[in-house]
Amino acid sequence: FTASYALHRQPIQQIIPRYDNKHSRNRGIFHRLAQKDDDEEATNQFDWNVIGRQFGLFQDMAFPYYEESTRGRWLLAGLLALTLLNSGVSVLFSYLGKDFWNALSAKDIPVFYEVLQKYLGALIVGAPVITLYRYQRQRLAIHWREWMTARTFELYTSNRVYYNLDPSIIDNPDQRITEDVKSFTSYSLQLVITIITSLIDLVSFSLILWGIYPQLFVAIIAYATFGTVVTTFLGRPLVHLNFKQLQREADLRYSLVRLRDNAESIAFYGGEDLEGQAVEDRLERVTGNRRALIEVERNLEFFTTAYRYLIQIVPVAVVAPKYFAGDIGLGVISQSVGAFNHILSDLSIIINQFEQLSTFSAGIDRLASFYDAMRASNPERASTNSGLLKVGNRTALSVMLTHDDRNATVPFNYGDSSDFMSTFGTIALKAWNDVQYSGKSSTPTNRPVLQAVNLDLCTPDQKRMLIRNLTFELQEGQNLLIVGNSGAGKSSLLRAIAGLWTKGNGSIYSPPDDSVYFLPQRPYCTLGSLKDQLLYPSVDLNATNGSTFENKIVPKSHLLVESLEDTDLLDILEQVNLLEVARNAGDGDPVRGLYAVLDWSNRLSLGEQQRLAFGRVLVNRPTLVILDEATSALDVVSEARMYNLLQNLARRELSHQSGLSRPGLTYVSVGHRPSLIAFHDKKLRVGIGEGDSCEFSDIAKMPSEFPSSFPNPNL
Ligand SMILES: Nc1ncnc2c1ncn2[C@@H]1O[C@H](COP(=O)(O)OP(=O)(O)OP(=O)(O)O)[C@@H](O)[C@H]1O
Repeated sequence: FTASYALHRQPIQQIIPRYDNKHSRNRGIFHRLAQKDDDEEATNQFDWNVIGRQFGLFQDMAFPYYEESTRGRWLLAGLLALTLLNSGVSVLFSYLGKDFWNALSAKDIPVFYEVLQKYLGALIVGAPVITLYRYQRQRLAIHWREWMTARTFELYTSNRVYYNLDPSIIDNPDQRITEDVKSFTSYSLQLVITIITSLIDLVSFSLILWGIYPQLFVAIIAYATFGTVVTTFLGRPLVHLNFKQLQREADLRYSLVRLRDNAESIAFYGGEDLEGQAVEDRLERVTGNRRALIEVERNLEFFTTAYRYLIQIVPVAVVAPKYFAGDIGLGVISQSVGAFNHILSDLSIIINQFEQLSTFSAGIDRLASFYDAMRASNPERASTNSGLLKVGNRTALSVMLTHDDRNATVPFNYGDSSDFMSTFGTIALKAWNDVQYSGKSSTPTNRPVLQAVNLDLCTPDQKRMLIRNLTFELQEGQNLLIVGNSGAGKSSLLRAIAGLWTKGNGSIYSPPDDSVYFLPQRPYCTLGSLKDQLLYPSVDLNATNGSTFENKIVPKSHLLVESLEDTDLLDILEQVNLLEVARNAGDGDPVRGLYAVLDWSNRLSLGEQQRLAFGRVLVNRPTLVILDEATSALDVVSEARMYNLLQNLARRELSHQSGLSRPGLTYVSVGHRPSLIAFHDKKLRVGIGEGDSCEFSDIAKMPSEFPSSFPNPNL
């Protein structure tokens, strides 16, 4: 096992420059292990420090499960017990075999039948032990995989790590979460058990062999050492090749997934040939690497095959003189061959498992670099070295909430613990606390909702400053339109408000996370029913049927403010002019249509998806709605109708309020269309002058521009 790690030196050395940049302040073991698809040849230094670090890496990934999961510990204890029993059964059969062959060669009929009976008796006990041992190993592997995949996914989604991960550093995270975790758990177990069994076997069978003939014991040590050294030398390139194989297989799969996800766009462009070419290229890279792999495997097998065949002869050849001299019987020869085989396979873990070990090692690299990158992308974890261990308590944010909990402000600040960015600071994103939010005024109209203070914003790669020194305040009921040339940084400002982009300086104050709702230009359609689309990302825990979240932990920010009946949802669909869609999906019955599970992202037109997104606002009732060209696919009448819905929602909320128990609705839009001006009071123009200045101003309106009935949906 350790020796296999020694074979890692080449990819490790290759990747150091890649992670050794100013953004990566977390330079533990992991940073040396980011993968790189590189064709350079392996170097030949043997570095014990690397082996030590690699072992630490394995521990970091393997131990948290056994530390945190009681069931895992029990399963492991059961497995260890069965492993011991299993080894005992092997030793028992070795002695029975010896007696059997001795009785046969001596033609001792009574002893022969006696041994036969004992053999059958041992089989009745031994066979279930062997079977249960294998079963237990699988059970533990499954449970471990389940735990580790869930934990990895939790790390991947917490604090939007999935959004911040740099795809040029971490390729194919999906494969790492599924395949690499699966291989890690199942093979780790196999390896640990193999090592334990080997140690037990080694001791017990060495004693047997030493008792038979000490020279045989010496011969076996020499033979195994020779085999290990040659195999390690011949198989050295396998680690790197296996590493590349995993990566290239994942790349190939991903190119096909992209084809499926973008089927319509590609079909319109007629881009099949180009896509096919890309798939072929990736396939060629897969098969090319596979060819190199099988060549190394072939060379290795030239040796290992001969090595294995010789095992049949070597012990017999060493003991034969004693047999010919009549000092030992045939049974002893058979037992010594058995013991020799056992010991040799114990000493030859590297030879026997070389291919799997090299795949395993490559998988460890991929997983380790993944965890490292996830930690670096997560402000809460960037300064910790906790591997897979739990950080924070997820259940504290789960569904066991009181009404007060739902209304409480959740302050969060992306900037405090994250200092991996050095050239620019980090924008402080702050949720209003109760005093800030309601202290400025008792009247609803000048309570602050969104505020930027001395905000500088630059792109994540820090190559371009988009907005400089922006200060503005938006009060409740004031609606802001952000305008500017294409590429000026309008959407980027929204990303900063959402906390997706944090590079820059200054502060942004906004309502708590669960009170802000974003409408992107291309709404996301989740997998599920039309109702799921409408509720997304909220969950109606009071819904009695159709809830895909039953018995699941749900963050409190995803709870519906108030439960909605199917009729309420249909009413909302009608308001956004999508009732017909529900009716069609339900073959005339709109309620049935609500529960129809279809490929909604391909079924609905972009305009319908945008209207659906407005329906989501009506369902989720946020305080602040942020729209990024959210009506770009709508005709002006539909656009007016959608904005009218928002304004009516705000008015309804405000008119409800006595003492502001619930805030009204404020919205911020990004868009190029002049028709949007009519629905906003304030304007922020970005990208003026040098390109990073901004101007915040009122939109002058004629009173007649916004009568309460405007715009007339029947226009
Ligand atoms: N991940 C990224 N890393 C670096 N630069 C980026 C990234 N994403 C976008 N940019 C750049 O940031 C700039 C601002 O992009 P943004 O999407 O905010 O423009 P916009 O004003 O919304 O444009 P449009 O009106 O065309 O949508 C663009 O020059 C874009 O190329």
